[in-house]
Amino acid sequence: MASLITTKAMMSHHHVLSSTRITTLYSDNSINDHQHIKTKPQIPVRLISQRISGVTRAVINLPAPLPEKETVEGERRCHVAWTSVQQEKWEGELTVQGKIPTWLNGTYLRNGPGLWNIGDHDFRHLFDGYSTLVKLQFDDGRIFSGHRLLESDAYKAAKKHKKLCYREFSETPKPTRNTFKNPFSGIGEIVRIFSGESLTDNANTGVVRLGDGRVMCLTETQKGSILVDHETLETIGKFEYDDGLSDHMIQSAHPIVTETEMWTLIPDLVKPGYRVVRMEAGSNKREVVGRVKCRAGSWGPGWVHSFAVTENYVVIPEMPLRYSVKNLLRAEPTPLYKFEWCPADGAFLHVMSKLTGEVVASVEVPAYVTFHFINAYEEDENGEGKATVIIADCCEHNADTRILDMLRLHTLRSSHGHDVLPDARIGRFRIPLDGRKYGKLETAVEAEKHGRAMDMCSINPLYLGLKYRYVYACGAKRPCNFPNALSKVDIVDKKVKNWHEHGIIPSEPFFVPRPGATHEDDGVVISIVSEENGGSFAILLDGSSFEEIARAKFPYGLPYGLHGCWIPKN
Ligand SMILES: CC1=C(/C=C/C(C)=C/C=C/C(C)=C/C=C/C=C(C)/C=C/C=O)C(C)(C)CCC1
Ligand SMILES: [Fe+2]
Repeated sequence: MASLITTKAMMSHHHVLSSTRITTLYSDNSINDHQHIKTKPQIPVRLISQRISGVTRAVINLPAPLPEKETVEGERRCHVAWTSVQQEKWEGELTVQGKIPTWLNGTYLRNGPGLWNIGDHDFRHLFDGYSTLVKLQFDDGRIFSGHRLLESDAYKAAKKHKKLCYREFSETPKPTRNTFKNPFSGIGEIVRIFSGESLTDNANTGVVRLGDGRVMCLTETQKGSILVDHETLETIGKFEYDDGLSDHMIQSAHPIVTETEMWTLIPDLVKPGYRVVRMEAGSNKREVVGRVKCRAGSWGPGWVHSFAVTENYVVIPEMPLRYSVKNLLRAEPTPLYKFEWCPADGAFLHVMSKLTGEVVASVEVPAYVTFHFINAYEEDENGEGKATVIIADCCEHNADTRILDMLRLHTLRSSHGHDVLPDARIGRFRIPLDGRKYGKLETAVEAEKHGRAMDMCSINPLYLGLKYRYVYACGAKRPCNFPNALSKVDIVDKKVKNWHEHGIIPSEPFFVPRPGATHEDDGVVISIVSEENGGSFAILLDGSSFEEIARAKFPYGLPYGLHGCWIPKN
């Protein structure tokens, strides 16, 4: 270990990574075998070491690393949010400024793409990156933290062969020489796509704690359902579904999970529609509750990244942004990647009874683009004890698909500070349950109040499927090319509180309710923030005042991440 440590007089402190632990060497030559990071006034230390190609390289306290092969000047100084993690894993204690509430004991786990290059190949899109887990373990006012790359088959193969081996969101492995020679290889590739064989299991999108305590990382391929240990961040293995439903290789990336069950959607690319499935806590077997046939039958099903539930119903979106079999087969991405935009064929929402699987409403609505549903609930407008309408709220991109291409890494890296982020809002759907053909889509709160950005949302989980009031999400302080603020939106009084600091990129604000709370916003909001100067920190805001309670700086810069979950301490 000692031989790996590079010593330079002017270094403030150094970290060296081995395959099992990290050592920190301080300028006073004290060595810290982490569980504890010694806190000193921190010069943002950019970099620790790299063990990605199998060789540990100690690279210490250099300026921000240059993304390989990128030539645009702006990209060379790109924000740490869009810079690959420089080491496979790290663990240590963070120094807390402020006071962590004594009731906050448990682990916040965040998933997201954190490594966007393999060998000499740079990925194109934010969603292509290999899954990187970050934990914040709150223990009696202290925070023990760490990150680790998920050992998916896609990542392991890429590391071994130093090249992309599976189809990612926008990236396709280069054909081998044999493939060029073989006239039937095209057919073979179609089979490999439709059997799911060539698709990635890079579960980089979300992470959930199932009712039985197992912790699962997810993406939109079913094989990308992977169990992890939330303490060590080790990959346990594939979540093996035991139900014969895995032939349909795609799933929603956002199952809805409670202590007793999990709901999700399985799109059908062949006979366009969605299976609505439910899995009991403790089981690996999903049961099909019902099936919805797409209304625009001549196309692939609408893309379902997420969906919503109420107490009694599942709300199934059928967006005009549809899966395209043609684009799935292409090697080079189209501007809409695996999807196509078909507004002329209508936009729809379907409502299924959780109990019977019956589709009780199917309405046409104005065109929309959403990735994230916020919440939904039933409303009894006539006070007759029967729901007459369903309200479903989502982060809606004004039916504008440009957001997908905005999330290309080149754009994110080269347009920091430019006001190029397309507008978004909280879209509120009203779905009548009386057989009417049309639903409504309104703006819930004037979008200017949250800087016309709106995505990566959470609510108090105790209000899932119920009438609720507060949305926590990423908003913006313009000018920006990406949501750069945290916003608390009161959708009843239509007021917004924003939290922002210059140059930051915060990830999804995650709400944790205080045990025993009687107010919806009594709790804390956790986010991990990437800074313009190459650093990063965890921030805790009060759920009610939306004021900072505490922050804890990482000794290096973490990239942007997507979704998280909370695992209470036993
Ligand atoms: C790998 C394949 C696919 C993968 C799809 C994936 C990984 C989809 C991930 C979607 C995510 C992370 C959406 C997040 C949206 C966030 C937004 C809009 C934030 C905005 C900020 O303002 C398929 C495409 C399923 C095809 C097969 C192969
Ligand atoms: Fe998502």
